[in-house]
Amino acid sequence: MINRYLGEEEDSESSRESRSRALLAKLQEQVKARERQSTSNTADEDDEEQRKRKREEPETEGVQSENERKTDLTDEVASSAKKKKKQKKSSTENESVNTGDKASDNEKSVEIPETSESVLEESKKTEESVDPQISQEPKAEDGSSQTTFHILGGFEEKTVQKVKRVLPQWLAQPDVIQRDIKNNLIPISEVPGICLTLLKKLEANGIQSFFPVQAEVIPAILESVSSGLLLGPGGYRPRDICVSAPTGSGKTLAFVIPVVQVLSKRVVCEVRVLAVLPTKELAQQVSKVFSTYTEGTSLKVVMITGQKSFAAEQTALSEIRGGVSHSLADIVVATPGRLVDHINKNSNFSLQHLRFLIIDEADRMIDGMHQSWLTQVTKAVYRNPGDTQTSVFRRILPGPITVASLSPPQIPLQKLLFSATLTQNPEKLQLLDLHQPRLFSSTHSGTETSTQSQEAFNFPQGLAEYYVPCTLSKKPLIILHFLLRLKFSPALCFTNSREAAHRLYLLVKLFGGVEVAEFSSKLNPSERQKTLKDFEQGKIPLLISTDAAARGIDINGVKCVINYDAPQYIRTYIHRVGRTARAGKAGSAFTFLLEVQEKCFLQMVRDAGSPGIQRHFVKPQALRSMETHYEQTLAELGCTVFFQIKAKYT
Ligand SMILES: Nc1ncnc2c1ncn2[C@@H]1O[C@H](COP(=O)(O)OP(=O)(O)OP(=O)(O)O)[C@@H](O)[C@H]1O
Repeated sequence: MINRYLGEEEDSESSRESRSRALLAKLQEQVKARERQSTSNTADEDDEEQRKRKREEPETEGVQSENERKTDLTDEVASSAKKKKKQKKSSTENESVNTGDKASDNEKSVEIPETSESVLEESKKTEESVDPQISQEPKAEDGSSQTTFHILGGFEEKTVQKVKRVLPQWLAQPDVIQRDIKNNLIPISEVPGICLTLLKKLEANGIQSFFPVQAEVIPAILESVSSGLLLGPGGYRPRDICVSAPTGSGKTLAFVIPVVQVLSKRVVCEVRVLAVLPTKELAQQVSKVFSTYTEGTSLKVVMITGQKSFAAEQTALSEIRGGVSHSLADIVVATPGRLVDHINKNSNFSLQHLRFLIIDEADRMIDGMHQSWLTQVTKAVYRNPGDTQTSVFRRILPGPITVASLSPPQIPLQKLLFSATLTQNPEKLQLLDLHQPRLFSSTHSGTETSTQSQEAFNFPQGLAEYYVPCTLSKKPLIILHFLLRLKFSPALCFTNSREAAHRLYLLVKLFGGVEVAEFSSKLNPSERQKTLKDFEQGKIPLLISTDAAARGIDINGVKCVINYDAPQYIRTYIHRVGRTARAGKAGSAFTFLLEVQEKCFLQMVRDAGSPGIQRHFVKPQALRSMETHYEQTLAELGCTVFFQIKAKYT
């Protein structure tokens, strides 16, 4: 029932009452008028009207508009109502003979809803027999609406069909990358297009064969620059490239090798490659790989991550010669924040010659798009200072391809995206404004997984996944059991917060018997670097970390990953466990689960396409011998924390 809007009067009790009375009086007046009218109408007039209508009907048949049909139906409803009313009237007349013709106003007002209901019922029947879409509102003979209420509902409950996910073709049918690294190694000399100098460098760095992702992606990037740096194939803009391959599958070399090969032919030093990464550690790692393969050439790699002062980075990026700024960098490796700072505050930092924009850990970078770093980069790339407006190779922000949009050839900007958990959400990918993207993926989502609500990813082939059922109080003991008894080291242990990492670090340190370090944003960049180095060199068998070390960090020889706190998101899980079983090697990942976490967590991992996570139960007897010492350590820890807090605040 929809209440009528009756103006903006005050909604007091008295005003509502007076409105009801006014409405009642109006309705009574209408009833009287209708009664008068119906008695004055003779039966002959009705017949005449019906005959007229019959004469008109054949003319309009077949060309009736929907409105006309509605009118006809309304007339039918009205006439049937009229007939009913006549019957009613005659019965009322009969009654009035018995009771005397002195029916009170109240009695008459009772008749109104009866009449309206019967009319509505009649109208409903009529509606059922015709198109249900034509909604009727019974009308009085004077054309005014008899009722202002619409009856809603009456729909039958239907089971809703599950919506099938439909992906754009480029996402649904990617170029497939083999997941099994060991059995799909391709000798480096068999991959076409790589120059002799680079082949020698690869060999010198112990690379004899390419991993599947490298064997697929390197030729694809080289092909897109087959016409040189300044033009795409056939003079057109080259396709952007997206790569989704498991952790540790060698994605870094897949972009470093072709980019270095292409730049080796450049004459003037300009920023032509920009690699953007989410953290300083990752930027440093990628910068190191670029430096390895540009060594001995004139190519310059500069890192801008905030590790050095802004002025020092400015000096590394450009110099003024003869009053003109000259770039000192060919390849810039940056974190988004510092990059935006240089675009806005460093007038000598130019991206006008940028050819490749590499976005590593792309899904994470999309999530960080609120920083609008990509918009700033795009603006900087297509910023045309006055003097280059006339240049043949001036850059214009590309729009849709039409005949009118044919423009002079210009340096194309090609985006290269890499991630182990690249999103398949087209809405998110749209933020990157990709040009005819080409996807290389080891997850073929176009088939069996396409209807799943959760995205599926690929896990490294050599990874063995386990979950360890435990209670909150036994978690630290199990870590100690793993390290001291089972000799699971080097082990990288993840907690969900800085505080948890610090607490566990203190506890293990106090317990003794194992060298331990912590890694989190609490440490400054140089401390973090040293910690990672010590861990990699085997000086520290247990590193307790927050998610700061979960993504991209390539630490050689991590045998075991321990999720001390279960990760909340599947992407976090995939990146954490991906710190082991890298480059085709074997590794194990253990996730500690409280009873309440088990069901949801195991479901999440299975849905993500995990080949299988096994139960690893630690028997209480196995921990018993450590319990007394553990209790003492806990008491000691209480004192240590107390003195630490006291020292901090005094
Ligand atoms: N062709 C190769 N032969 C031998 N080792 C390789 C080869 N390619 C890469 N590697 C090594 O494999 C390890 C993992 O490579 P990389 O860091 O590029 O993986 P990734 O796919 O980027 O991983 P993540 O997704 O975790 O960032 C590195 O230590 C690297 O040196």
